[in-house]
Amino acid sequence: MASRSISRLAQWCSRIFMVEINQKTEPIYFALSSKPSALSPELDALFGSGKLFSVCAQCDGRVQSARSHAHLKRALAEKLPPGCDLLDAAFFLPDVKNSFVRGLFVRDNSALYSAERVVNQLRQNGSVASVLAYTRGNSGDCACSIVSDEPAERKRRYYVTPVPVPLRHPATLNIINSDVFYRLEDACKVLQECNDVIPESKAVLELVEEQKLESVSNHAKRFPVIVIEGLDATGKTTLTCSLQKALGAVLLKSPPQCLGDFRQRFDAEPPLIRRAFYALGNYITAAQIARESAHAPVITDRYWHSTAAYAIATAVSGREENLPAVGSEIYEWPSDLLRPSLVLLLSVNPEERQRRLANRGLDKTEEESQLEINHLFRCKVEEAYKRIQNPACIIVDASPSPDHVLQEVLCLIKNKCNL
Ligand SMILES: Nc1ncnc2c1ncn2[C@@H]1O[C@H](COP(=O)(O)OP(=O)(O)OP(=O)(O)O)[C@@H](O)[C@H]1O
Ligand SMILES: Nc1ccn([C@H]2C[C@H](O)[C@@H](COP(=O)(O)O)O2)c(=O)n1
Repeated sequence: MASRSISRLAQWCSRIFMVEINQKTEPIYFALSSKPSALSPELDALFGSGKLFSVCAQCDGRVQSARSHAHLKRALAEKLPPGCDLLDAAFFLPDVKNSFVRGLFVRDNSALYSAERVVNQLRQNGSVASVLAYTRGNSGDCACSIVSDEPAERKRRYYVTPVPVPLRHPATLNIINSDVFYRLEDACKVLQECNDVIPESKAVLELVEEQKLESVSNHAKRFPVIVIEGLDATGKTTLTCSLQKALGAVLLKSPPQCLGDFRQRFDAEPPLIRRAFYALGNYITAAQIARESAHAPVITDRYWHSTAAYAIATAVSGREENLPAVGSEIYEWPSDLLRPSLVLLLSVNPEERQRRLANRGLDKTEEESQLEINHLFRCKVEEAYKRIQNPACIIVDASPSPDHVLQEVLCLIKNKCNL
């Protein structure tokens, strides 16, 4: 028993812990060490005077782990009593790709300190794989032990030690093939792994198969393919409809219409599954582009820039500076996805965008609401759009009137695509 205890805690000791109080403040970093150490002011504030636990739902398989984490977060948010805080946490090895594991911290200042009971219930029903409990020492240190039914496991102690902020934001370690996909087969694999738990995955994969996607990357385009990108309510629908008429073009969308019935289902899933779904949508749209561009110019409302920019901005918490650096491989276009002739990014100032959203008065998706309340997220999405390469996007000021924007875009298309 004792050796199992040592190895389980030792596994955690090799990792750095990142705790986020909220997206606006800097995350707090620490490691576990065998020697007691004085806490930094940030750690001191994190541990406060209540009880603290870190929980992690990681299990075998990435699909199951992603879904278990989402389930655990929902269950804790529902069951924890008033006075408890639920904080996003992650555990990682600095600069080691795919070492980033999501977890949560529970800070308990409730009247009866009942978070432990809730966490234990979830541990016993198998929703939590690991629970660590933190105890303040009298000499300004903080000890950590495993919460377990086995006395030998509970006995082993490690100590919280402050560590420097890593150079790269830890979430960037896992983006490739977890948040952004660069090959059709990698996105397909995720949905294949979901077959048992999300029956709709099979139908989506069948639609992908039907499009005979192998031929897409080799397809010689005859007419230009123009992609219109931008945050919600920047005028994509308005402009793409006008362009369709003005150019006698075919108008396509990503995700394509045939995935419409599945979108809500996959939007409710964790990022791994949700982003793989949107990635597959791009490949289906690519097949449609390949067919249609043989006969007429093609205008596409959203494509890979949207999929990558939203995924990166969601994965990387906090400020714009946390995004992968300019020139990172993360911003490279997938080698097997049809490249458009021109990508235009519509950009409007935040006040104008708010005005348009308010005038439109439609139901907002969760992500749209997040854009409204989360200025940081909006900046990150727009910055990620701008960092994507091969093809990079051209920014269009979409704040003027619809006709003005249309004329400017027609001018750009004429110059860049000879249309
Ligand atoms: N150039 C413009 N000037 C003023 N209002 C505009 C302009 N373009 C679009 N709008 C208005 O802004 C609102 C959002 O436009 P639209 O639906 O075209 O944006 P969108 O980018 O397609 O949004 P979403 O991605 O959320 O579907 C609409 O009410 C539309 O009439
Ligand atoms: N090609 C695409 C299109 C859309 N998405 C995601 C990104 C946002 O979460 C949301 C925005 O779509 P809208 O509300 O404008 O229909 O959908 C994507 O990932 N890839």
